[in-house]
Amino acid sequence: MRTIVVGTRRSELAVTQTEWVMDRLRKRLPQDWEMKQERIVTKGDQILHVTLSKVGGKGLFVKEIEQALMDKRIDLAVHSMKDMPGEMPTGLVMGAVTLREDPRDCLLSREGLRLEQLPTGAKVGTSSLRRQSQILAERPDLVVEPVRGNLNTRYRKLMEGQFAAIVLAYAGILRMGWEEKVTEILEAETMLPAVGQGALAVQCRADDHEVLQWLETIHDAETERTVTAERSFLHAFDGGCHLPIAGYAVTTEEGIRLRGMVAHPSGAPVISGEESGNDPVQVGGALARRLQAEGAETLLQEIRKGIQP
Ligand SMILES: NCc1[nH]cc(CCC(=O)O)c1CC(=O)O
Repeated sequence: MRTIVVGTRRSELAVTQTEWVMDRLRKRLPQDWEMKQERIVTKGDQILHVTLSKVGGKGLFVKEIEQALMDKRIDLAVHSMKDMPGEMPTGLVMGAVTLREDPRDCLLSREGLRLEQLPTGAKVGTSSLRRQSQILAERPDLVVEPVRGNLNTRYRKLMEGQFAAIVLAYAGILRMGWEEKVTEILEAETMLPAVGQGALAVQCRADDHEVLQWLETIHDAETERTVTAERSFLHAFDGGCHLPIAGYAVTTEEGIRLRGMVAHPSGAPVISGEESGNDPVQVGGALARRLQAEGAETLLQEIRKGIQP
């Protein structure tokens, strides 16, 4: 007999993602085991009024859940891959990476206008420098303003009229069942996705062999390979997670093809490129070095100075 405690943040998206994983795991639940959910309020969830990049980035959401795993208050945690820091505390591992959901971003606009149709000066809400720089690269005449809070909060702010449009991950929209709220799906050519976007990481203790074996049943090796290439690219840049960096890899007959981008938040310059190969870590590292040689590191240093609190 074993009770598996699955920790989750309490936002609707976090709970939905956790339940999606639990449903899949339940099909392979060992005899005599049961699962229950434990909702955890993280610091990141409580800080709603400051831009995330100013309060220490995405690590905030993950840290307290990791502590609960290490303290054995919970046995499993489901995270958006995109929110996972590059390094994991000793004693914890990613036991599974789930099949990637649609990695693209999408636009929700109040008047049902597409990005190209928004009037000059229209306010677009996003706190992501990656989204900001790509919106402004496409439409330098728009105004980007930060919007914090979970998906429900952001959608409410859009409908209240604080913004003409907001940009969100389509994966989150699909998981919430919000497809009909979407005005436009933004193709990767105009809005290169965030590293890991659309994939989920299931975290557990490294020595919990029973759980590790069970998690293998929901692991998707191809998603892991492409996401590893993206993460190797991102983590070659110091403190990459809240910088305007994008990376998206797909599998082709020749192996992994990774596209990456580093851009100024104003929309220019944009430094981007592609790299292919079989070893995901090498592909990510090689693309990072190439963009660094083209000036990406200098650009990021300027941006880091600008976003220090
Ligand atoms: N930064 C918060 C966050 N983390 C993961 C998702 C969406 C789901 C995913 O990318 O897998 C979102 C919301 C968003 O960016 O719109």
